[in-house]
Amino acid sequence: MNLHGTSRIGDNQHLWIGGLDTVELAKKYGTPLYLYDLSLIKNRASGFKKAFEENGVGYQVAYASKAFSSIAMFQIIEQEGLSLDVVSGGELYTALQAGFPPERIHFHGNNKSLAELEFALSAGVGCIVVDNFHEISLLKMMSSKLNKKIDILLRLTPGIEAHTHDYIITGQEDSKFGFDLGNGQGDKALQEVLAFEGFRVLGIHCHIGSQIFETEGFTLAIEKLFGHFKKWEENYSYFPSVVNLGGGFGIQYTSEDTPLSPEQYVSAMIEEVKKQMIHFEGQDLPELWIEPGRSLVGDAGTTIYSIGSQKEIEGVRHYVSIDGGMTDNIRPALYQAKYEAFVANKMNAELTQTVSIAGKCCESGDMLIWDIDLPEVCDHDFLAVSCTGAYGYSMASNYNRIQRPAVVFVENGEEQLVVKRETYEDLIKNDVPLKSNVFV
Ligand SMILES: Cc1ncc(COP(=O)(O)O)c(C=O)c1O
Ligand SMILES: N[C@@H](CCCC[NH3+])C(=O)O
Repeated sequence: MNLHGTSRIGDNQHLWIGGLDTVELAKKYGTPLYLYDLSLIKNRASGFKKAFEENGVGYQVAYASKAFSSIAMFQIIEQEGLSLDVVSGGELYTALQAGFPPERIHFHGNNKSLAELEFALSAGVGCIVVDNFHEISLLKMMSSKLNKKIDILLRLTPGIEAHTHDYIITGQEDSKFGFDLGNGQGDKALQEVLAFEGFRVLGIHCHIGSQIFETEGFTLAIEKLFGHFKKWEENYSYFPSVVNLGGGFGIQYTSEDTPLSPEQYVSAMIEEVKKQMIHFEGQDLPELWIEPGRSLVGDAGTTIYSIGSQKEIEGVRHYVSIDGGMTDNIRPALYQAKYEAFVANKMNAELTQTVSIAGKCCESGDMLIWDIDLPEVCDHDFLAVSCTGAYGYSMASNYNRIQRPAVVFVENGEEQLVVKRETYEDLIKNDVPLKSNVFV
């Protein structure tokens, strides 16, 4: 049994998180319920920051808010002194509503609309991470119109792709994101942005993948990037003052996963950058930025469900259904993602059966966990699925008109509801009934 952060088994055999009984929280707020262990998030945040500070390197740690965004979440990120990566007008709007300082917001996206770019610039975001030539044209137009210099990073695809445990070095990167270095797009983009006086080209961005357990992919990417910077220095007298190496640091969903600590990932990156800098005499070490999403919130999240119906097919499978599923966690259906789960009110009970956890959607693929050992369960029990904090709530849907769950933050025996459970009224609030005499 892997217990993360402040998760503990209480004297009453219940799962406790943040000093609170998760069974009591489930009864109070209803299920499915997302719980976030704030101390774990804060520990990770300071782990990332510490590694930069101990090495005396200028940095920004930007939370990749796609992992889980809400006003309260952004307030925590602000308090922790992190920056924020947003990829849409909606994420930006939420951040601004949370009072997040716009100058610490980085605006991403492979198809930012004109309206989104206008919104970002009028809000005064720290920088735009430019993804493609279309966006360069839009930004040029806007810089001229507003008579304003725009701070940008160029998103590059270095031709290294991480597949969790191994790295593929691809010739020409087949990706919808960024400017490819291998086929000359990166050089062309740099020339174009340097030639336009309305841009301040702060540096570059690259993101090689997600749920990465080793440092090799990052160091390979750094080696490739800095190899290219040598060409840029010689050909265009340009050297970046910011190198953003993206996110992707892994977490332990199950015992098969073996992530490193924030310090280990960051130290390896810094070491490689310093190694590369010997080729750049007279240049200052660039600021290093990273964008962790999953590793800040993933294992801090636990979803509590109520157990409902069961179906036993002799010699085939025993299904245990819960009151949520793919609508609050699409990852098992989408990526065959694996999770661990416990019966939150029977934490020390003997595991006597192998069951599969089914969601409540009208969809055979709505299975949360295949083949997990559990004690005997009944419809008064609560299932706790751990490590659901990243890309769970943020990818939730209303399929089958199921309401999205509530989210509660816990820490040191205190709790706060930070996202209300949706109501039936919420589900129809954008519906417009037919006018009379139309479509008849
Ligand atoms: C550009 C960018 N930055 C950061 C992240 C965050 O990744 P992760 O949640 O794996 O840390 C992602 C998602 O993969 C991304 O696309
Ligand atoms: N949503 C994905 C990761 C994609 C991250 C964004 N580039 C997941 O749940 O693992």
